[in-house]
Amino acid sequence: MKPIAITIGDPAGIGPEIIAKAYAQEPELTRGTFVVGDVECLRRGTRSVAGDAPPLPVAVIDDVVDVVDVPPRCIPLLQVGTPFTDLPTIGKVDAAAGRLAAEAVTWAARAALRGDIAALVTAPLHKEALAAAGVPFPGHTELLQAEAALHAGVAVEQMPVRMMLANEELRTVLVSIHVALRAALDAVTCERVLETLRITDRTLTRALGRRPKVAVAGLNPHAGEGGLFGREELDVIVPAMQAAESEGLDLHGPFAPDTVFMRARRGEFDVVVAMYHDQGLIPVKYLGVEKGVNVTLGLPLVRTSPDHGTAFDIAGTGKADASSLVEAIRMARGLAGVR
Ligand SMILES: NC(=O)C1=CN([C@@H]2O[C@H](COP(=O)(O)OP(=O)(O)OC[C@H]3O[C@@H](n4cnc5c(N)ncnc54)[C@H](O)[C@@H]3O)[C@@H](O)[C@H]2O)C=CC1
Ligand SMILES: NCC(=O)COP(=O)(O)O
Repeated sequence: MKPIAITIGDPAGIGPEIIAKAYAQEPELTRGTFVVGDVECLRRGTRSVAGDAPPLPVAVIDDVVDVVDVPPRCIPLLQVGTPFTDLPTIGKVDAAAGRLAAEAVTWAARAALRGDIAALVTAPLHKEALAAAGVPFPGHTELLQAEAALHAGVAVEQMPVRMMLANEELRTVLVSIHVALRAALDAVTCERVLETLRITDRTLTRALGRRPKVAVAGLNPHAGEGGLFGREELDVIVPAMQAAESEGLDLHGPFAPDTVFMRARRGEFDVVVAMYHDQGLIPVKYLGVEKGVNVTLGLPLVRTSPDHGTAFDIAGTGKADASSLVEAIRMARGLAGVR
């Protein structure tokens, strides 16, 4: 069984703490996993959550094959770069923290693409810190897409990926992610919607063992109300759906965005394709940031992540809930076929 890498995320945020909690609370689930990051940052996280108990020890490993030798109740860590001497200030945007977060994800992506690890689970990083470090990607999804394209020797456009957020009640896949809302409107093109439908259908057919019933959200209020409140449904979304239906996809809509998630939550559909980031993520996160998992669809590797961010407002307090990370590890195991 190949190990699963958990990237540390931004060390000024809750990443190290939720990782430490996941190892403390879920010894069985975390067996065969290891952290990619910085030893001193992870040790600080273990201290933040330990309370009166001794913090979990961290064992530095040189290679993924060494994970099996690390005793239970000890966190294996693979160091990337030089260990920190001055730790990043908790709760502050810091270029060095962003650099570590990016280096950890890049290392894990390459290891997954080489086939050295079964999956990667990414603790949250801060997008401003990533930018401050000069990383040319807004988030994990784009960085992983670029790494996968490089590995395959193709252009990034030939490696289309999509973000899915899922909890026990809802799944949503997004047509666009980290762009301004105005740019997101321009991204609602026939090609992007069709690509999103294809990726959603392909991935969920594999995961569910049957073709998913896909609801498509409109873009405009009331899905355009027959063209009265915008024409994207008629001119873009319906043609994309017709093209996908001719390939056999089981599609429904476009539906009014304000009620389609309620219907999916009742069990009418397996997944909702949302036209932009917040249309899809607000309903899922409103059900609880501790419940959702972010999965990147379309990659030649398994990547999951908690649905929440770095939570700078509570970082260092030990209050952060590790449930979403735990679910992300569980899902990564399932998707990678690791039992
Ligand atoms: N997977 C990733 O790397 C993600 C990264 N982010 C990034 O994180 C940064 C901060 O984003 P925000 O919008 O502030 O969202 P956030 O999710 O970090 O925080 C929003 C609110 O939820 C609370 N919260 C979040 N996670 C929690 C947990 N595990 N337990 C208890 N409370 C929790 C926070 O304390 C805060 O009040 C941004 O740079 C954003 O882009 C956001 C989402 C996912
Ligand atoms: N809102 C989810 C999010 O921003 C996570 O992005 P990514 O880092 O997974 O690409």
